Amino acid sequence: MLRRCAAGLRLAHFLPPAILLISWPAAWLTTRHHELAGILAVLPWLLLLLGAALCCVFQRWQQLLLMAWMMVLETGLMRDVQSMDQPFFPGPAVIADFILATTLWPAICSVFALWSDGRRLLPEVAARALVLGIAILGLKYLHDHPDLALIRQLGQTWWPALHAGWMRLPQLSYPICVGGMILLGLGYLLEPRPRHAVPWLLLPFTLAILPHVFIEPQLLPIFCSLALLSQMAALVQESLELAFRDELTGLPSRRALNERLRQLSRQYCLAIVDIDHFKQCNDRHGHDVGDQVLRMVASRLRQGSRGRTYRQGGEEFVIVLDRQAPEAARVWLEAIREDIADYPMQLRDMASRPAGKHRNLRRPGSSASGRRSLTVTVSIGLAAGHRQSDVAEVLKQADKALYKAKALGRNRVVQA
Ligand SMILES: Nc1nc2c(ncn2[C@@H]2O[C@H](COP(=O)(O)OP(=O)(O)OP(=O)(O)O)[C@@H](O)[C@H]2O)c(=O)[nH]1
Repeated sequence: MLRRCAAGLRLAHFLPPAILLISWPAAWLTTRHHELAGILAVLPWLLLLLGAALCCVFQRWQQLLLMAWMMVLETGLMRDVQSMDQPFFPGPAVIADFILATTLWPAICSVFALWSDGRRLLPEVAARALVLGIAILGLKYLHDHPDLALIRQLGQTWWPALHAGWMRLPQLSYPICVGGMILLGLGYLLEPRPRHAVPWLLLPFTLAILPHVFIEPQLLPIFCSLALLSQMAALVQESLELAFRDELTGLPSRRALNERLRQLSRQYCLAIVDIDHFKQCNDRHGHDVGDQVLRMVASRLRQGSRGRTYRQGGEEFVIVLDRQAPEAARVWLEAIREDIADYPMQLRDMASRPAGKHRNLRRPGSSASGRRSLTVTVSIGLAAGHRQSDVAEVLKQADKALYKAKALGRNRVVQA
């Protein structure tokens, strides 16, 4: 389980938002030029419009509401900061806004990011909009009628021993932020998607930036703009992954393979890997077990990879070995074939479990561990090429070699 989670963890999900968020000092320096400073007032709104358009195109309502939530906070705090006569003497309304913003921000940010999309669109959007509406109305009410007792409660230092000097926000913000990061981290490990990675990075960055906004108000629109851009980057990245990544195995899909094949030029090898008797496996053990087998083979191919593995479709994978001689490729493919054949795959005993919503319960009499093991073999066809123009022909040769491997009894590598 842990290994599967670690395999799902991808630097590419964290890199774009990390670069964007880290670049805030550079963006802040540019606002020192008066001509550019004016742009800041409208930039977050323009980005929100662009983000909203992208969310509508990709039908990502929860990201849209998350962006709206960022904008609400930015607008509210900016209004507060601009309404103050002196930066160091905020009134009770401003203090109420700030304390609520710093505690509610990480909480709502985590809830929205983890609230997975359901099938019924309208109730889903309505429920999220309701949560957001209640938060906004609560903020507005407390801004208009600051409740000093509540402000004191939320803003007090509950655990003085744990309050370090660098903590400039109300103490409650920190455990909420850490809790949100833990939940988002778990959410990411269970379902590695950029939309979990972005808020995970946003939370600590926001907490680091917020204490400085009363002295440097421009930080608010800058940070909000960068946060909106990170959300948009995640949106585009997720859509690209949908198009270029196979959801079941996590491997790049056939579309990505076609792109890669167009870039091959010098010496290369193409190997087609096909699971043996996969139809029988599906018929005997069920489609769920078939999917488990596909994921296991994909993970063995990826882990032992000297090249890049793609899921071509069904139970077929293609490995692109760029700049590799066929002799070396063959040795490595033999090793991977043996590795798969020797792998004792543990199956959850689906057959001994009740169907429907009780499928996670064990039937009386089934084994305590509820596990069986299964061995899987693959056949591999290998072909080598030297020119881009040969790619289609090399792929055809690899396919022929694969059929030969099947005809010779399967569980073997045949070179064209
Ligand atoms: N579980 C599962 N099965 C799939 C998936 N995609 C394709 N299949 C099944 O894969 C099987 C492919 O079987 P065949 O192409 O007949 O070949 P085979 O049984 O593997 O036999 P040989 O290739 O001759 O060893 C079909 O039964 C498909 O339904 C998938 O994503 N999940």
